[in-house]
Amino acid sequence: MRISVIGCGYLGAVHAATLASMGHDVVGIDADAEKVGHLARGFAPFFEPGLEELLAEGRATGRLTFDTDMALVADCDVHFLCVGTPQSKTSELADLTYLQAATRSLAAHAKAGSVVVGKSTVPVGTVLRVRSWLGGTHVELAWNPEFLRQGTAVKDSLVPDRLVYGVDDGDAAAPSVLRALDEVYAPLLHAGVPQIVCNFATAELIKSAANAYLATKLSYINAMAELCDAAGADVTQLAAAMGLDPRIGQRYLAAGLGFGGGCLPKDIRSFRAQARELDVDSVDAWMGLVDSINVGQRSRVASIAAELCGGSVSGRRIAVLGAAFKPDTDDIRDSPALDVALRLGEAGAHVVVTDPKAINNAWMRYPQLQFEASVRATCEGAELVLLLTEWAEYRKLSPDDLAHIVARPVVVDARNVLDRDEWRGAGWTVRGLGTGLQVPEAAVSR
Ligand SMILES: NC(=O)C1=CN([C@@H]2O[C@H](COP(=O)(O)OP(=O)(O)OC[C@H]3O[C@@H](n4cnc5c(N)ncnc54)[C@H](O)[C@@H]3O)[C@@H](O)[C@H]2O)C=CC1
Ligand SMILES: O=C(O)[C@H]1O[C@H](OP(=O)(O)OP(=O)(O)OC[C@H]2O[C@@H](n3ccc(=O)[nH]c3=O)[C@H](O)[C@@H]2O)[C@H](O)[C@@H](O)[C@@H]1O
Repeated sequence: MRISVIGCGYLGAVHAATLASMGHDVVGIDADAEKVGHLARGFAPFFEPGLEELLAEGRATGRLTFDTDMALVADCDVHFLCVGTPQSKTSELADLTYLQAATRSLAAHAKAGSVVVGKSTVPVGTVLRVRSWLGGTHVELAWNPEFLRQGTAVKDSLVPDRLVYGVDDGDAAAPSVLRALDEVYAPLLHAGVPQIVCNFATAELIKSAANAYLATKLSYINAMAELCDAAGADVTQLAAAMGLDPRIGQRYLAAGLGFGGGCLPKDIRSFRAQARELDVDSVDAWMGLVDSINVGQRSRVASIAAELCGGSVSGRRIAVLGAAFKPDTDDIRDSPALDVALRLGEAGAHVVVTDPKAINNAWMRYPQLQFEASVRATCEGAELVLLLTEWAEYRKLSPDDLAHIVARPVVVDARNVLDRDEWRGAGWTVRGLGTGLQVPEAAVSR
């Protein structure tokens, strides 16, 4: 099939590359000429494991091209809308202006009978607005939300947990829309990936509800972490034991600094705003609590840092390990790690940050912070080390080696991933989140 993908960011570039790997002819369209330039030369404009290999393969077979010119979608049978829907700058609502502009521009070129498929995450009711933006164009419409995670986006796209097709059940064209989507995803359906066919509103809500549930699980375990700290219990053991019940499950129960990124935070706020518009107070209140617990984790870590510095971080050298919002990505959108680093910097600390992949993005956005490429340079002379993003290399650090570099061997393991006994054995004071550990008075710097 000939397919276009409009918007080639973290979602669209991966979607385009995986569709080409399934044998389709794909043209990726993006408004950002620099990004398109990278992609067209076979380079990923951001770090995503496995993406560059797929881009190279698509380039070699000639099945994958990228351009800024929307006119190139004219002969495509299916168009995927993958542009951003960030949080509005003035409210909790999703900003749909990119989606509107992309849809209008697509409408001017899409051929009659082609199928426009939305993938961006949108508030319920948006599909009807997209239809109006398409104007009188004789195209069909479907909504096919995406559930991939950054860091494992290629695998998640090639082996998804499910495919959701939102279609207009009252429309006579629905069967042909479903046939088109089945053809796009034929290899996945053949491999047994479950498929859910539903109406537009359900498809939109499935996506929002899934992200809201993940966020709920994370804020729940972080609230338990606070309780564990207050009661002298250990949240990692609590989560492991809870997760052995298959009705609960182990995943998304890692307590710590909480969630960030370009999706969960803005999606729960948008969900909240939708609930308010629809007069569903329970969801409004629920999402508000999930959000405030999550943001509260960031101030908790900043307070713990101050506590370990004797009440104030002012003038203290603090090493921060991690800038990306999670490991295996260079994405710093709403990064909990950078949020904490900025809070400490604003409180007068001399903050030095490192990250295996995200330093460039972070430095361009926050030039007021100091960045170093190596853990060694970051930790040299530090009075406090904060592990804020749990990259594999940070989990494997040698506490013995690091103890010789820092000024004071005190670490806040805000992701609860270090081997506490090993670090304590090497002379470190280790403070986790919800690990119930009391910090010895002697470790507090006055
Ligand atoms: N990043 C992720 O892991 C996932 C994202 N999503 C959803 O997918 C959507 C996109 O997210 P990301 O890829 O992360 O955002 P992004 O910001 O990385 O990418 C969006 C891209 O759209 C382009 N764009 C904006 N306006 C355009 C226009 N008029 N014409 C052509 N291109 C245009 C931008 O230049 C940018 O490259 C959002 O709704 C997000 O919630 C859904 C599942 C996973
Ligand atoms: O809509 C989206 O864009 C995507 O949002 C999330 O994916 P993503 O943001 O890439 O990352 P996650 O792996 O879900 O992690 C989100 C945040 O939660 C944190 N997290 C995750 C798991 C955990 O146990 N504890 C925890 O604090 C991570 O550090 C990270 O900051 C969802 O997992 C995807 O299914 C969804 O498609």
